[in-house]
Amino acid sequence: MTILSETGVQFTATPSDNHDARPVNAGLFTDTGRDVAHTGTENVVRLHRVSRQFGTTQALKEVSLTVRRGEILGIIGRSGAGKSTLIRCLNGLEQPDEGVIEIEGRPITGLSEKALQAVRSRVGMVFQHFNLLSAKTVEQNVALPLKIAGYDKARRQARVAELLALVGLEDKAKNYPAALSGGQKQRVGIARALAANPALLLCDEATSALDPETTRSILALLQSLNQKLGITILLITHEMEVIKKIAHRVAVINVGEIIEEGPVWQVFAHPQSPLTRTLLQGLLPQLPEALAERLSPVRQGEAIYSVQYAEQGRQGEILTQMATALPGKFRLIQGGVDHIQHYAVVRFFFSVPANDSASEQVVLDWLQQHQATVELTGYVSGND
Ligand SMILES: Nc1ncnc2c1ncn2[C@@H]1O[C@H](COP(=O)(O)OP(=O)(O)OP(=O)(O)O)[C@@H](O)[C@H]1O
Repeated sequence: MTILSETGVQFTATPSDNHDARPVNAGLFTDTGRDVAHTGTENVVRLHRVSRQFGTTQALKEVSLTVRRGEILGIIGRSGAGKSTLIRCLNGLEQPDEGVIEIEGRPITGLSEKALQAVRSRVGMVFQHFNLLSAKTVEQNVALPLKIAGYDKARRQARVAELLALVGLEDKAKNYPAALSGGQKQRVGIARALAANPALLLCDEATSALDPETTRSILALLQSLNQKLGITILLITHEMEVIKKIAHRVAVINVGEIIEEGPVWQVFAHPQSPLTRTLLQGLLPQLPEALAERLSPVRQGEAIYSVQYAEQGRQGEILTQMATALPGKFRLIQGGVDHIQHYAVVRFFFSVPANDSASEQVVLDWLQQHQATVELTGYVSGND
């Protein structure tokens, strides 16, 4: 719903299912803002208009995506969005009906099983439930891909020792998976995925079975592997928190389609789609529930606005500046600053008396000059 305010400025109201919502300054920023280990422009993965249908269900619909060498791309979507189908297409377990998939520039569709095997060896998989062989020790699990790749025993042993040191499990080499914690099992899973020096680490809900603290340590490990080894990571998740912590870019998938894509800070600061806004809900300041329930589109009492703002390399001082520049002209309701990549991402709600259009205009002009995304959320009657 678009509302033309009495001040003559056009704002977009923000009911969560508003498909027309477009922030004022979306798309101003184009850099990723988080250091990418190897900033090459070469694509490790390229999907071009990939579609896959099961009966009447379109699991993937013309999905086009690239993952550049050295970056961490997060793909987020709800259950049933098509994430698993995408992974199965990427590791050759599923053939798309249409479209092209390339790993390191080589198309992987229509390959023989042997040729596919060679491509698969370039992709290391990290699974939600670790998928370790329970009858084999940690070192035997990690050595498995090396055996398949034809490493002799001495090279296998040296590489396994190197990998276990990399994931901090040197002392667990002789243990069986049953004797490990969830986080340790996932470290083994990561070491195994890295064993044959893949070009891509494909992480399928890699932290979804872990508690928050272990999740943080596994994400920190993935981030350090990306920075130290330059390994490219494609991360599939349903949690924005995971994306926020380590991804450089994010793509949002919904009912088989990529509906939004961009650097993580930008998607946090200027989410375009209602689904992205919903996925972000737990991570961004929201209007207090009691106030949100009383919102009306009818101009009355207090006008409530939401503001989104991002600035590179700053601490998010906009609120202090606004309070100094416009004393007494607005009332702050709720807000917060997040530091994502190299950006301060600020979101806050303020109100102005609806019968004071002049003051309202002054505040809106100031925000527009500062390139903030401002949306009229609605009105609440003044007697509450
Ligand atoms: N083999 C299949 N046969 C029929 N339908 C399928 C098949 N595989 C997937 N689907 C359907 O395709 C859609 C996408 O499924 P997919 O498993 O890729 O989603 P997802 O995002 O991985 O979900 P989740 O997070 O719950 O695992 C769903 O509607 C699903 O029911």
